Amino acid sequence: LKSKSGLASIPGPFLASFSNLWKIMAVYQGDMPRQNVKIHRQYGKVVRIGPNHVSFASPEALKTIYTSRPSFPKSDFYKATNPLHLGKRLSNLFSIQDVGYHAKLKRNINSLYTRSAVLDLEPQIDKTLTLFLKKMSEMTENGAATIDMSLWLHLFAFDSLGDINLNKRFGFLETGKDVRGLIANADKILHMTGLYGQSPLLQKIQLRIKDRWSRTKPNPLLLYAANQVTERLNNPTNDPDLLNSFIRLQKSDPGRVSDDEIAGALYINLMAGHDVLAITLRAILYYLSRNLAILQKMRDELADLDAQYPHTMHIPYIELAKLRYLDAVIYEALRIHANTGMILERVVPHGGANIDGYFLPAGTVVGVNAWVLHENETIFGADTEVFRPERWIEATDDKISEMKRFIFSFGDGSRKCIGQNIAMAQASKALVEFLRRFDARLENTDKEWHVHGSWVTKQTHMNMVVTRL
Ligand code: HEM
Repeated sequence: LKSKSGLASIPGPFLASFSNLWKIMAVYQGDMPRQNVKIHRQYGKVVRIGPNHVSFASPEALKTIYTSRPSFPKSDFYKATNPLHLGKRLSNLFSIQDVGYHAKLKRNINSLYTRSAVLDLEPQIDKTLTLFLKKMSEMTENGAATIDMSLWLHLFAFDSLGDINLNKRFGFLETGKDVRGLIANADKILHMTGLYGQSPLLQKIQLRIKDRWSRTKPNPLLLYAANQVTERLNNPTNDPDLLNSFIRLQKSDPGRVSDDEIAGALYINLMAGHDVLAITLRAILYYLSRNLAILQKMRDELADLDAQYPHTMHIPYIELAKLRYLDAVIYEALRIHANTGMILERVVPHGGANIDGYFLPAGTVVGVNAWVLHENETIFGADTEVFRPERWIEATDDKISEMKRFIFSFGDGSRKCIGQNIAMAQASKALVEFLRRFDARLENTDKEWHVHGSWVTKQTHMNMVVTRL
């Protein structure tokens, strides 16, 4: 089949053929996931969403863009994810656009994020979880209490990453508040970066303002991470956290990771992890509360382990990792409510590329939106709009592997989330220990939650009535 050449032949909204306004508006309205799905239903599996931007919907395109060689580098959208530090832009694993440098850094630090490395971090997860459960217990002391779970799951996620990375919480759970406005600041960065990143011109303006601004007002989280590295190097500890794993790695082979790279890694672990982890936890509790038969099935699966381990303890993650229904619930939540709401932009490399019947010149920005892929019924089966964990259990082994292959919540290929094992351990443990002790129901089942769908898909308006079991 002969490919059509150039962007002009690709269908899409008229506005998108000559301006970035379609993208800007969808992100501004916080409606990008729905709009992206809608235009694919309208125009087919390849849609032009901007003068130089193409959105794809097929699993074949996913493979070509994210896993083929030569690699498609990240687009300039990611430029704004390099925060300034001491007057220079400090890149990190997430933001690096240079394919060679990224591959080298990932190879050098990957061993700290494997499944077995995560088991060493489990005591840190338990520590934060104990505090979270204590707070929930206090709030429900006098019977059922209405709790803003959207906020509390975020407070847990962020503090848990503090303990995992730096053996230090931020004080979110202790105070029940967004301490020093760190969450609000991170939300603002995500929102502005997501919005201005839709147009090269807007992004240029944003970067210029940020450059000027950050000379006097540094990024608080990066400054914090960099200070922690310096302090720890000067005053070594035995804390079982990622910072010490990085320092050990550096000592064993000094060329492997620099002090700046460690600070960048800790910063991005904190920054890239808290919002999306909270989004996953919210999605799980929300859908369980709307599907009580599924919640009961989860409790049934847990019953044996619950009896085996007293409530003074947490069930070890190796035991939880064997629970098939728990795994299915988490995957189904990741599928039906993907954490990112936009295409993960990549650039067609030198020589151009053939994707889904079109030849695209080098420099074209391309990508797949998880919300578009996750409603693909050929991959995920019927009723993709329904929360149905059974799809991850009843299918054949081959089908389940295929679905796991195409779930895009953690990204794909060389840029896939390095924190996935950590996130799965945090999510499984938090969910199970919460459900062993509490029941949580949406306060008002007639009302939908509110989802702001831009770069990430944060949910709010999620008051739940929580009761001790
Ligand atoms: C449910 C939780 C999480 C989800 C859904 C998630 C999702 C993602 C996605 C989609 C990407 C790829 C982004 C892109 O291609 O532009 C990514 C990358 C990344 N994530 Fe996560 N993430 C989660 C938790 C975490 C955690 C807990 C950490 C750290 C402890 C983390 C650290 C990172 C880093 C460093 C990258 C960059 C990887 C690279 O470019 O090689 N993430 N994540």
